[in-house]
Amino acid sequence: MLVDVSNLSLGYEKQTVIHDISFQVEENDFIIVLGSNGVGKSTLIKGMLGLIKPLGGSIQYNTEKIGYMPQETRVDPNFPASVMEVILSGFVNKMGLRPFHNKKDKEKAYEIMEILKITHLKKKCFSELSGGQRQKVLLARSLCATDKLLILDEPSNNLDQKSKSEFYTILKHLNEGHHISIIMITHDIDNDSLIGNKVLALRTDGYYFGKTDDYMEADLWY
Ligand SMILES: Nc1ncnc2c1ncn2[C@@H]1O[C@H](COP(=O)(O)OP(=O)(O)OP(=O)(O)O)[C@@H](O)[C@H]1O
Repeated sequence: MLVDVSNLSLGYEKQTVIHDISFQVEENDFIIVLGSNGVGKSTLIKGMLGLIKPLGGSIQYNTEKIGYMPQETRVDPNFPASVMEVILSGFVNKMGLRPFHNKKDKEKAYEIMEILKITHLKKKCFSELSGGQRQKVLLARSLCATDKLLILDEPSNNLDQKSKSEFYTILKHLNEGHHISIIMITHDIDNDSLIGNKVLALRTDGYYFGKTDDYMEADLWY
């Protein structure tokens, strides 16, 4: 097991948002986190990343290698970083006192770019890319931190249908071909987005956690 979330409650000074939820992330899991706006999806991720302290319960990790891809933020058109630079910035936490990226980081960045088929973009300026290309570069950046567990916050927001399905195909490949476990938040509740083997559906009055097939069969749309 990679992560064991047990009786977890999370929230803020005046409000408990997540009430007593338990779920496990196993190796090779691809968990889709669903729920309407404001139900607490981002709060859950903040809790899992250790950015807010649990009000109750616990989260136990059996890996330190967690890659995180945040919700898309507006990109400053004047930000002059190349694709390669943006990807390499994913290694910053691992650099310690080294002032420059070493050969190993660069080789790994190339390897990731090959997997995501974005090597041809490496010298392009990040701010000039299309939305779909940007998401792939940010995914590549988060992969610098992990080959075990990726957490993605609404990665398909603002993508057109074609870029979205291309992005989902890449995630499936990372999960099935490279054995990276994935937790993906989405608020698209169409069938297309239920691409993982499990669903965690949050509601204000409860939650569902289990196999995607069971979720769909039981018509448990949250
Ligand atoms: N920093 C904060 N301080 C206080 N309350 C917060 C904070 N961040 C979020 N909340 C509240 O917690 C609740 C859950 O918010 P959260 O962002 O986790 O929901 P969400 O499901 O991710 O929503 P969305 O789909 O809109 O991103 C909301 O009522 C929100 O107002």
